[in-house]
Amino acid sequence: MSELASKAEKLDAVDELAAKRAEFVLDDPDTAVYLDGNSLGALPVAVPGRIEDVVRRQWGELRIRSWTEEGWWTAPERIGDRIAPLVGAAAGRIVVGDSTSVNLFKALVGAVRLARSADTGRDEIVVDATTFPTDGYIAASAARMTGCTLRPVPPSEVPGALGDRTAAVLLNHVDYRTGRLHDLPSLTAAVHAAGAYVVWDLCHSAGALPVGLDGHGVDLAVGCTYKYLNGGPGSPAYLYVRADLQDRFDSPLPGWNSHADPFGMRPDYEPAAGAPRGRVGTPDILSMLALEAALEVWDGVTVDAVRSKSLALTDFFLECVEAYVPAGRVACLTPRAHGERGSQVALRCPDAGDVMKRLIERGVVGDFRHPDVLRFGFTPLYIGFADAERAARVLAQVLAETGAQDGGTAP
Ligand SMILES: Cc1ncc(COP(=O)(O)O)c(C=O)c1O
Ligand SMILES: Nc1c(O)cccc1C(=O)C[C@H](N)C(=O)O
Repeated sequence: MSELASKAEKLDAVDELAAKRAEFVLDDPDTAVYLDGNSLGALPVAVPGRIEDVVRRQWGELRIRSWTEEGWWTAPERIGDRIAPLVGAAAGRIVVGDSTSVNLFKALVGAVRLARSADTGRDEIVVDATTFPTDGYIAASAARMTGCTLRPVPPSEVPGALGDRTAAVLLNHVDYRTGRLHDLPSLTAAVHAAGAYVVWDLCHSAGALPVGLDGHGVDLAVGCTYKYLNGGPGSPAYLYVRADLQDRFDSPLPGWNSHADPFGMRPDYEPAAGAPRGRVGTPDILSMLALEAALEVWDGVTVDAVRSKSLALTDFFLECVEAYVPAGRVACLTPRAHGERGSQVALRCPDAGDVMKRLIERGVVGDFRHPDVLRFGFTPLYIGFADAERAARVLAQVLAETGAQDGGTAP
């Protein structure tokens, strides 16, 4: 056994989260490693049985009664309360439903409306210039609809770009491509100092590291639940609105589910109080209740423990890559500093598409992002140190077989 393989064995032996792996459906660890939980989390074992019950009994037998008797109607807030501690929010701040893209729209237009209610001169939306595409597209549309101009700015330059015309700022907590963690506390404070409102996209941080929404005074936030929260393909996203902004939050999608009296079926709109104001239409119950079952894996787990293991895993993976892969063959895009790292490692190499294809054929599943990025996501609830060592070893084998040489420069 190599030195790194035996180090992995020792680290796995003292891993306090190791037992959690059994709560997921995964392949044989001797032949496969799943490092794509930052795109689609693995299936928790509790989910199929719950879905079976929801479909056969709740829908098949109770039918319409399940809206009340099985708590279907209140699922968006109830599941929001289950996610809340994972992102540092108190109960009553989060509602689950719709996609991340739709929630980005609600949050961003809502943020502009909040800013405008105090100062009509604010007519600029600042957006992370390196953002995941959907955020940029939605921000452009929100700007057109609200009569704002859109200003794409790299996150590190945001403080210098803010001014008395800034209405709202949309930022990613962790960059989907590089895995860079942005400084949520200081960027939130800078936006507030400029008198504007901030919306954070938590897709790549929720369930992987502490977020501290309430503690840092974040205005609005959105996130998906199919990555580190393991809710399943297309599972519903969530919307967070700070407690003292909830009664001023003016949703641009005021569907009947967000009405104060939805079953009054009234022609006039009166928004509900609290988190339900972020609802729109009928919740997608099957996906939502799959998510609720998936969240049970968090029972007894702290986000701090997940963060410690995540950093240890990504450190160890980088150590293995450095030991096994010839210098210069790949360049690491993910920052080394713990304070700037999410829960993935992104390696750049010119033939990344071909390399990832070969890795997947050998059971190491990460993903490829254009034009030249290999992404490896580390989900601490089900990935261990032996997985990290195996992935780096197979990566080195694949790279040895393929041609290109220069990975570029390190950050
Ligand atoms: C940062 C970020 N925002 C948004 C999304 C996706 O939004 P949606 O859930 O609407 O597809 C993703 C991933 O797909 C993402 O990585
Ligand atoms: N949401 C996805 C999907 O529906 C299909 C494939 C991938 C995804 C993703 O989540 C991509 C992911 N947000 C990324 O960081 O690239």
